[in-house]
Amino acid sequence: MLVAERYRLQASIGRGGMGEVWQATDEVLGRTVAVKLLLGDEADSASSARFRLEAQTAARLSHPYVVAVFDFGAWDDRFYLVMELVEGRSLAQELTASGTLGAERVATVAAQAAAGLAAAHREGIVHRDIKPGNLLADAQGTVKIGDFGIARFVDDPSSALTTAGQIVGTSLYLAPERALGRPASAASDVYSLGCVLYQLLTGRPPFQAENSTVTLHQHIDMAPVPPRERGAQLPPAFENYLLGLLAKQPEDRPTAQAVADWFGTGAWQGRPEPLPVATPPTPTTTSRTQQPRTQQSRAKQSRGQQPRAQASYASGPPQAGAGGGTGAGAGASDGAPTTYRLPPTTARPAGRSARGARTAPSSHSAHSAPASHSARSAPSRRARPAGGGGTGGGIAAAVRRRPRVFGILAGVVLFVLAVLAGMSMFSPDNTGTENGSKDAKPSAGPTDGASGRPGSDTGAPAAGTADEGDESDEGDESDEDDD
Ligand SMILES: Nc1ncnc2c1ncn2[C@@H]1O[C@H](COP(=O)(O)OP(=O)(O)OP(=O)(O)O)[C@@H](O)[C@H]1O
Repeated sequence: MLVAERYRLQASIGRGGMGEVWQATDEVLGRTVAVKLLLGDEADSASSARFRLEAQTAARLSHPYVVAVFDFGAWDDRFYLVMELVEGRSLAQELTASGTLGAERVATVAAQAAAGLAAAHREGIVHRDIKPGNLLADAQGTVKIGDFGIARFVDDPSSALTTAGQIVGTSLYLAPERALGRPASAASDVYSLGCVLYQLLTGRPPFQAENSTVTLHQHIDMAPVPPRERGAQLPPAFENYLLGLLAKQPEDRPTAQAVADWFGTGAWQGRPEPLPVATPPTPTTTSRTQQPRTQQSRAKQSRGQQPRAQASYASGPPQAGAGGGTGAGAGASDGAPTTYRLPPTTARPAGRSARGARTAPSSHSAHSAPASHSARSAPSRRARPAGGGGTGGGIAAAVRRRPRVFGILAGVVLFVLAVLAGMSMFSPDNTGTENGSKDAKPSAGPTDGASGRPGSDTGAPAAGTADEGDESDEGDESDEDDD
């Protein structure tokens, strides 16, 4: 059969709800193409014009993940669409063959299909009928989206196609807003893609009831069962993201481009982000307390929040700083963590917070100086006795312990020394020595005088006589001193 005097139909590829697809040869250009003959019995001028419009829209799309549209028209009261022939099979056929697909393959499908959708959405084109049968995989496994523009045409009751009036495709992939009768949007395509991915992973779409009405209700108000609870083997990150595509509210779903990026960059594997490079352990607590602050500051810096973030952080963890000695120790070394101790009033408004952060160390120094000092001086106090160890050190320590007692003793010693000095200077013996032996006889006792010891010259009586005139008392005092 020669369609439109140009496309020779050679073999039927398959038949769907909208028509029959043939492998054909474009005899003008001499290439193999796919020709889709749409079902319909009244290709009147009005519907023909609308079909042309949709086909033109689809033809505008040129993207590696979108089936290219070459031509369209009406022939023998039927619409036809000429497209790029994808030599492979649809994902519907892949599913029939293998039941489910692995996570990696599904992630590839997601990235490519979403990229194709994003290209269409940028052109303002909504597919409206994303389903496994419309995702074609070529010999290399590359996914291409087919039937762009067709769904909208077929979905229009006035297009006079025999399938018009029915829901295009099935209810299995229909977004909630569409089930509620609202117009299709780019987000509706994303939802449908989510349903397809879910089915590829689990072998069944998220909602599949005994009839399409119940299925539509499930789309509207039932949460999907997480794929892993249905036996799908996939990383949790993949599952979480996929459930995001199935959000009930269109605005809660990611865009097609975001989906393409997320899967394209391998985020679906859920690998943890690389940890910060480990820093070597430091001898003091300073680095430990300062490091998180530095990292946080950097992160917030990159978000352009540096000033306010620093201020709020500075006043944020005062409890941590006040709780232990680590804060004080840290402050002693570089002052950075001192911000922990700043009172709330030191957290300055955004415009001044940087300054506040800079002044923090000095504030801290003032606050922490006593603590730091005690920390340093405590060991030195202990070191003195340990290192000194001598008698002098012991006396000094004793003096520090009993200053009043030692003050009195020192006074007594000085007094006695003064008395002794006076006695030696004014004693009769000395006078006799100087003036003659005659004066010496009546005073000193014969024994002491005979001994000639300086100690006996102390001769308290002499002194006593000179000062007090009470000999016995002086004698007593002299004895006490000797004791
Ligand atoms: N451009 C193409 N190249 C190769 N095969 C195609 C092409 N377009 C469609 N097919 C295949 O033709 C068959 C029929 O496709 P068709 O689009 O008519 O049906 P469907 O998408 O499965 O269902 P429906 O028409 O109800 O959406 C499918 O097996 C599909 O893979």
